[in-house]
Amino acid sequence: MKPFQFMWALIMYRPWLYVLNGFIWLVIHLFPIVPGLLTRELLHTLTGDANLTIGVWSLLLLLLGVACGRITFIFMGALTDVWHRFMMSGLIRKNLFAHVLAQPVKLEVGQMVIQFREDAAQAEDAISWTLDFVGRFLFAMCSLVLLLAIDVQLTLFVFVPLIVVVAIANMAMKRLGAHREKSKQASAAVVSTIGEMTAMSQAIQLARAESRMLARMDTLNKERRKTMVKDRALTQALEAVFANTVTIGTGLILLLSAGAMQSGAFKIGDFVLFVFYLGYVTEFTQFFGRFLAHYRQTSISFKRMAALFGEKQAQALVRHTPLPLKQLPVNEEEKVRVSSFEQLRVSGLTYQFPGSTLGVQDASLTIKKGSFTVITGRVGSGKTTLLRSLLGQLPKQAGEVCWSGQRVDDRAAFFGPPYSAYTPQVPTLFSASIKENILLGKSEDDVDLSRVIEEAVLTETIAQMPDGIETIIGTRGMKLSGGQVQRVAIARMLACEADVFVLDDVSSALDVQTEARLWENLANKRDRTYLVVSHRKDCLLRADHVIVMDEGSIVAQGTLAEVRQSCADVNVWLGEKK
Ligand SMILES: Nc1ncnc2c1ncn2[C@@H]1O[C@H](COP(=O)(O)OP(=O)(O)OP(=O)(O)O)[C@@H](O)[C@H]1O
Repeated sequence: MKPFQFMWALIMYRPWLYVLNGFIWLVIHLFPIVPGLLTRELLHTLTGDANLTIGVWSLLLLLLGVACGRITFIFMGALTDVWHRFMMSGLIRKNLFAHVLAQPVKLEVGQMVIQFREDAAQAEDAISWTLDFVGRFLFAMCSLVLLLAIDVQLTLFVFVPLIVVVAIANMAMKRLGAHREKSKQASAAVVSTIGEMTAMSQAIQLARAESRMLARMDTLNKERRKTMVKDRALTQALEAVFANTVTIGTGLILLLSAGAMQSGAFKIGDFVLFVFYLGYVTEFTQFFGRFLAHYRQTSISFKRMAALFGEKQAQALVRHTPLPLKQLPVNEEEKVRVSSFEQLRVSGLTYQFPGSTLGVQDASLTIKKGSFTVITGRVGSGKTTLLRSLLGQLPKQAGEVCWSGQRVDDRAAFFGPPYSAYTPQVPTLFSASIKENILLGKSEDDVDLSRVIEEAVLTETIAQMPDGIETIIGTRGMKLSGGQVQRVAIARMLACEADVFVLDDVSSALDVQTEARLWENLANKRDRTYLVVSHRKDCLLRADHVIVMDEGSIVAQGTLAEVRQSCADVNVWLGEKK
């Protein structure tokens, strides 16, 4: 897609707002024509050359009225412009974010922040500037017609700077775009590295790699400085050229008009009108140069954002999706239940990672209400992929998922509370307190905190912490051990009301006693349904349905007694000889 196609799609998102905003700004930009003509008439009245006979005071009052009118329009224009701009960048940011959530993209955090913030703002500016461009262009044309009527020779001098500015801008624009891109990439590299260094500070300390990391930051910063200086220097040089071309043009016109006034062919009122309009017309030449340069930068921004979606899906960046600004769509907890949970059935589920034969093939299984199902298998056998594909975190190439007999079409939207709650293999915690991480925005009154803490075997751990449950756990839980992170994540999952609890290898960092207590606590709640990935003995012993995976396929399933007949590995995990 070309940049103007993206812009057109954005404009068509709220076409009436664009038209309203356009009308208001057109009036604002055309308004100065009136005070120019009134001032001319005022001076003509004072020198006795007046065309109108309404008098000085009436003209002054009219000038005041026009000024008040323009202020009112500018106020309305500011409101519609802010609203319209926010709609445009809001839609882009929302679509970007939805895409990232639906299909995790490999993008550095720094780059992501820049795309969400700067590229979307660039697109918003580009659309708003089209209105300024039209308004300023029409003003320039109207005033040029009026100026030509006064003095053709003088007026032509207005065009000279315009042509020079456009020519210079066109030549410099290509280089400016390349430098802007490089400086943005260098900034993203610095932001990403700061983020990673903060998140991995312990690892850096343990590897005694502080000085090497600082040296790396130094190199990145130097690169950033170099690219930034080039970018800024070129931008400033371009702006200096614009400003000076205009100033020289203005000087020439003033010199010429002074000569014409001396010869008596030019009245003082005409001179004032000429100078008054000239400021606006020359401002348009500057704006035109900036507008072209900005359009080039906007093309880069659109290209970069569209690359996230891939060439064929680029349209999704500007897809007209709802932007619920006043009310959040539907709260997870307020979802209307499809039906009461009886069973979760998966048939023929297949997903292969792009460009690889790895993944899950033709997986079929049934999770019955109140069951404790364990998916087990060797490392890399496809357990996590099966769970993620089932929950809609990965797409599927074949198969279907049915919830109590009803097919689930949008798995990503469906799976979550109140249907399922999930603890991933590598849980992510926020840089907040333990309590905030468990509640995740829920009210304390709605969650039985002491129960979930006890079930997740966290009671003693929290009691030993300096501020108990209010202890801040550092960037992404940095101050917690691996086992503590896993249990806080389990507590967070248990704080949700859900039909099925899904746990992916959550006990890998737990000691034997803690793990035994955890599975006992969970299995004791027999009214709940669990789908668990594990090859730990304590977990397998509690399973009433075991699914064994190997090389992406389910190779056996049944009770523990049944699968251990056909799978020697299960006996090994149970601590018995093959
Ligand atoms: N993003 C990916 N791209 C390509 N291959 C992948 C990707 N993620 C996982 N795989 C491969 O797919 C296979 C299944 O991975 P998966 O994580 O599902 O295994 P697992 O049984 O959960 O392993 P573990 O017990 O170590 O968690 C592995 O061979 C893995 O290397």
